[in-house]
Amino acid sequence: MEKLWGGILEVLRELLPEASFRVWIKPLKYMGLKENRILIACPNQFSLEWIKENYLPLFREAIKKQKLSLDVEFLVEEETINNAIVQGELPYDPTRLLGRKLSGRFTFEEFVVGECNRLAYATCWALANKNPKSPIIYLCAGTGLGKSHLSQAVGNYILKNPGKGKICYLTAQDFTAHLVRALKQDRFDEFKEKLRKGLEILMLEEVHHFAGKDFTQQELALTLDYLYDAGKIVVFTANRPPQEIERLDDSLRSRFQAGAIVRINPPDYQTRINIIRRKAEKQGIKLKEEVIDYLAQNLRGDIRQIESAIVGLVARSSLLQEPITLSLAQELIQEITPQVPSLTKDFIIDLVCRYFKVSKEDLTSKKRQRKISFSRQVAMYLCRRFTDESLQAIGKLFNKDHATVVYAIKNINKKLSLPGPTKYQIEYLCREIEEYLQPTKPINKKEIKADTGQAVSGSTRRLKSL
Ligand SMILES: Nc1ncnc2c1ncn2[C@@H]1O[C@H](COP(=O)(O)OP(=O)(O)OP(=O)(O)O)[C@@H](O)[C@H]1O
Repeated sequence: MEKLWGGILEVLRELLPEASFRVWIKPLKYMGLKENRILIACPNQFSLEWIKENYLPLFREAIKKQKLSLDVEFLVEEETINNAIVQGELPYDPTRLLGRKLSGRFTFEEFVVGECNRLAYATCWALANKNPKSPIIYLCAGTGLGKSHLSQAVGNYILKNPGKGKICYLTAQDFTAHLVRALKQDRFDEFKEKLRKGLEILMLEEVHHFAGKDFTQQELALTLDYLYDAGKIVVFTANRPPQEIERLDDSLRSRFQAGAIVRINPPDYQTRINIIRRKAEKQGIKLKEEVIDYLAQNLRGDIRQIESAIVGLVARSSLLQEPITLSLAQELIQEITPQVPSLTKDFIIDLVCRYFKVSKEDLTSKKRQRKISFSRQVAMYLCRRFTDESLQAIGKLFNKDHATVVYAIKNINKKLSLPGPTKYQIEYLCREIEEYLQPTKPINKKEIKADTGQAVSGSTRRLKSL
């Protein structure tokens, strides 16, 4: 049957332009025959839809040319992994996995490491290799920054290595739904037993969704006690640190805080460059340096956006039968990031002044009072982290030299490495800026100030109530 696939590929190669064949057809995998259908695995949902929409008739023609009356069925590669589980072809024992299926894509090898995520990566790697400083980790980051990727990488790694312990992967919503179902069906003890007995690792995603669910929180706290006492690995993910989750019982909060709380920051320029290169390679294309640089300059937050930009570029280039040029990339970026505000140092200075209640004049003055000099250091740190300004240019903004900026950044990094109110304050400001960097939503009527009719941004509103 490999011959059949070879024959189909040959026909498709003749029918399609070389670039389209390389981008869309080459990554497909022949999975065998099922009844009267040829099963073909696509690397992702986007590729599946694209192929069905654009190339299905060509596939049928290519099959006909093999003198066979067969149809074709496309699957996403992850679905085929599931089929493989049934046929016992997986390199691990599927009975070890409870809860959600892990994505085969989310591995340590696929994760690009940079300054923004090095600590999270190293902590998860140590956890997977059973050599952790603490068996509990709380990964905390904004959307699309790699929390699920890293937590599932731990699970995938443990699953692929010999062992008997079970791996349970759930979101907070799954946990709540299972608990409610168990209670309704009078199978509460069974539920508890399943989560405790024989479990090697619990991966619990989006724990901020436990907010306000009192009974679920109590039950989870008891399960965690059991797992902590038994020295099991527990990986939590959330969009904010435990101390900022509202309506969370103190007992659960303290259990979340029991391990290493590690933040994943938005990718810096160099990491973005590396991610773009890696994702393009995965799509089988080599981007020009100027295109990579342009994408890295313009896609700063969510890594999902980087992924979708690359898939979009490949699709456009294939559809228009044009190479991927800078102007094609510019067109695409204009479309996918139409309303991203341009972050200026003014926004950062304004934010810091409002938050610490200092004036702009103070921030740029030579005054050395503790409150002012600390606010100035924070502003310098944020400018360095969220803008592309040089150290010298940042120094100039505050009437200081570049050595003072270096000192400020070092000092703030030191504070960020220690738990405590200062760390939380800085992290809060970082989140405000990340939120500001997200594409703006259409203005909601409620956000218009009644007295002036002026629009008030989310950030401004929150700062006013601080
Ligand atoms: N450092 C990285 N290297 C390679 N790919 C990455 C990296 N970080 C994130 N990604 C990719 O970005 C996408 C989003 O990542 P992920 O699902 O882990 O985000 P998340 O933080 O869990 O977001 P959310 O809170 O929205 O669920 C995934 O396809 C993932 O593979």
